[in-house]
Amino acid sequence: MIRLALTGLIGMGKSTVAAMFARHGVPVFDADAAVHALQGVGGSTVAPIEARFPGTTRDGAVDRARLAAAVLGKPDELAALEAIVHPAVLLARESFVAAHRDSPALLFDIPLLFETGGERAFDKVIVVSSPAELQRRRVLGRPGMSEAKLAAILERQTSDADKRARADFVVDTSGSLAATEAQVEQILACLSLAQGA
Ligand SMILES: CC(C)(COP(=O)(O)OP(=O)(O)OC[C@H]1O[C@@H](n2cnc3c(N)ncnc32)[C@H](O)[C@@H]1O)[C@@H](O)C(=O)NCCC(=O)NCCS
Ligand SMILES: Nc1ncnc2c1ncn2[C@@H]1O[C@H](COP(=O)(O)OP(=O)(O)OP(=O)(O)O)[C@@H](O)[C@H]1O
Repeated sequence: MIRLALTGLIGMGKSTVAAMFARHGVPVFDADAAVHALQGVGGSTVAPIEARFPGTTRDGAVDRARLAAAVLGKPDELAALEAIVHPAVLLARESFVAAHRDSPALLFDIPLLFETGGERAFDKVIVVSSPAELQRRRVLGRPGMSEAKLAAILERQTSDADKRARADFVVDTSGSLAATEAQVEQILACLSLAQGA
């Protein structure tokens, strides 16, 4: 089984590229989605988050806008949150691998791959990249996003240049979706996963 990691700064197009791999039959683990599930009703991180950040949960789930206000731009607080969340994500990832034991390839969409030293667990790293101005336009168009929030998130993410330098493959998302898809197909062909992955 080939383990592929997919990373890139916020808004570079990770989710879009991951969906393209999924359409080609590669099961995808989405770390952000796992974080959200673990912070939802019944999620294992809700109680420890309420204990460490009182008032950031309601009706049994994390209120992420409140939690974001409590941690973003505050490195020590964000580190405390990550210490609760990351081990739980790792457990979810292990369950995902166990459930897809027979798949020739798996893709893991992990925004903080390099920041957490996680790349060692993967055979190949794919970095999604586009010019900063395009990234800003895509991200600032989202509901609930602001210049300040974007800056606080980027503070915790290593630069695009650093990520690209450490990649096995770079997917440039500055063109059309078809152009992005062609790059995904090229990677699959290169890894001999073009059919029946
Ligand atoms: C800070 C929180 C409350 C903000 O929630 P919100 O719904 O507003 O944003 P969302 O989760 O959709 O993330 C928005 C963007 O920020 C990135 N991001 C999230 N957490 C972090 C972090 N600790 N450091 C850098 N970037 C982060 C995400 O990858 C995404 O690109 C939430 O993201 C969280 O609990 N983060 C801690 C867990 C974590 O480290 N996640 C990173 C992926 S494993
Ligand atoms: N050629 C392209 N390739 C990828 N995405 C594109 C392209 N052209 C436009 N887009 C758009 O750019 C946006 C990229 O957002 P996406 O959610 O995929 O990024 P992300 O890196 O997963 O973000 P986050 O870090 O917040 O999870 C999407 O709205 C997508 O439709």
